[in-house]
Amino acid sequence: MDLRVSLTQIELECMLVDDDAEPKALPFPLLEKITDGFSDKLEIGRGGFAVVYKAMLDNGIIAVKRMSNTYMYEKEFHREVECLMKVKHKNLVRFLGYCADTQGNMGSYNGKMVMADVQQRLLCFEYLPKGSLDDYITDSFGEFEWRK
Ligand SMILES: Nc1ncnc2c1ncn2[C@@H]1O[C@H](COP(=O)(O)OP(=O)(O)OP(=O)(O)O)[C@@H](O)[C@H]1O
Repeated sequence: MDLRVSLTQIELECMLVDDDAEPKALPFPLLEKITDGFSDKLEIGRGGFAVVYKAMLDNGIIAVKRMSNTYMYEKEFHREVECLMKVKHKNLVRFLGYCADTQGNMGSYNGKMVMADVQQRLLCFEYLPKGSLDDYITDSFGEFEWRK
């Protein structure tokens, strides 16, 4: 079993072209780098609990989903990673890996210096370039005639 907890950009690029590669733990600084510091310019969408960014690799693009309110949804995040690690299907977006970093940051709180944990929780997927399915079934792409 591979016990390393992080991998490099080159290893991530190799994973992208190897369909058999298993999802991996990804280091936060790598995800920060390939999203240009989670740049607004690379934002591709937002869900209820996360912002999704395009991330540029030398051999392709991936989608990085950065969760907000990480403390509130810690259990859900664990469950989601656990499920995503188990599923693999041609009709499902490929899960590439996750990041669950916590770093202690010293700062002032009520006049005292305290150490606060800053959590980062992210999920990485293959990038789907054609937008949301929702757009195809609801707007100008043409409405379907639903059978009753
Ligand atoms: N792998 C991806 N490739 C390309 N775009 C993506 C990808 N994943 C998400 N997006 C874009 O980001 C938007 C938000 O994604 P997210 O998964 O957070 O949304 P959601 O499923 O609508 O939200 P929630 O998780 O709250 O139900 C999507 O509507 C889509 O436009």
